[in-house]
Amino acid sequence: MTLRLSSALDVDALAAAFAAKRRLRIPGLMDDDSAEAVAVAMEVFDNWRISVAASGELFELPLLGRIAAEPDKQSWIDGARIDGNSPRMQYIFDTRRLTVEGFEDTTPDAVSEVPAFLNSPEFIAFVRAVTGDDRIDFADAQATRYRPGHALTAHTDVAPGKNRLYAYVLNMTREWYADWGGALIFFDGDGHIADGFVPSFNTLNIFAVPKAHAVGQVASFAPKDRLSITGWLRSNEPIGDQP
Ligand SMILES: O=C(O)CCC(=O)C(=O)O
Ligand SMILES: [Fe+2]
Repeated sequence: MTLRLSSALDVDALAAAFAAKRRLRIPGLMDDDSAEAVAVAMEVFDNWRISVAASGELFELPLLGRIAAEPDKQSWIDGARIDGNSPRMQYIFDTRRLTVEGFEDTTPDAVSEVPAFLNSPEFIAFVRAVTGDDRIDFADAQATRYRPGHALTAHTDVAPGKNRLYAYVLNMTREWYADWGGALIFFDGDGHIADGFVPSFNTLNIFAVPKAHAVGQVASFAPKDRLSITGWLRSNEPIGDQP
């Protein structure tokens, strides 16, 4: 199917709101049929890979369901711990890479249509209008699944040479409560929480890079997984230094 942007988005109002804070939640991004198709595809997908950078360990492993596809690697997963004393970015979450060279996505479902949607002339024009930034040329993407205990610690998304102008997160969990953790948290200069975006179905979070942010740990008691499509809106041209 062809995924579609909702026709109900008020681009001028969104652009004004984005300009005020350089970050924004955009509810109702896709039309209902598209959002439903992507959500179902994410719910039934069963070939996630767990991605870990924690306490100096760095690995990515295929899963079957929620356990290591290779049984002798399960101990790696069980032993993965984020070092709370380290100021470095660390993470544990599941990924389905959609646009990374070398990872061919072979599942022909609605999620595999997402990169074409995000790189359609319509979507690129939309994010250019919301940000007021015509340097946006393309979007990369991965699907992510944060299970209870998963987290991504503070970081700014700066990656030299990747020309990341804006980060985006399209949350696809149908219902989520702040109690369950997993919020996209923005920090101010003193390390206080300036904003926390609670995952919300078919809502696009977009913010300018660089900005200190994190995904709070999904609570041990969260009754479901936090599902999203995430990546960056990038330029083909160098964008200069990002502090
Ligand atoms: O999933 C999110 O809300 C944000 C993810 C993120 O910050 C990242 O992948 O760099
Ligand atoms: Fe990030």
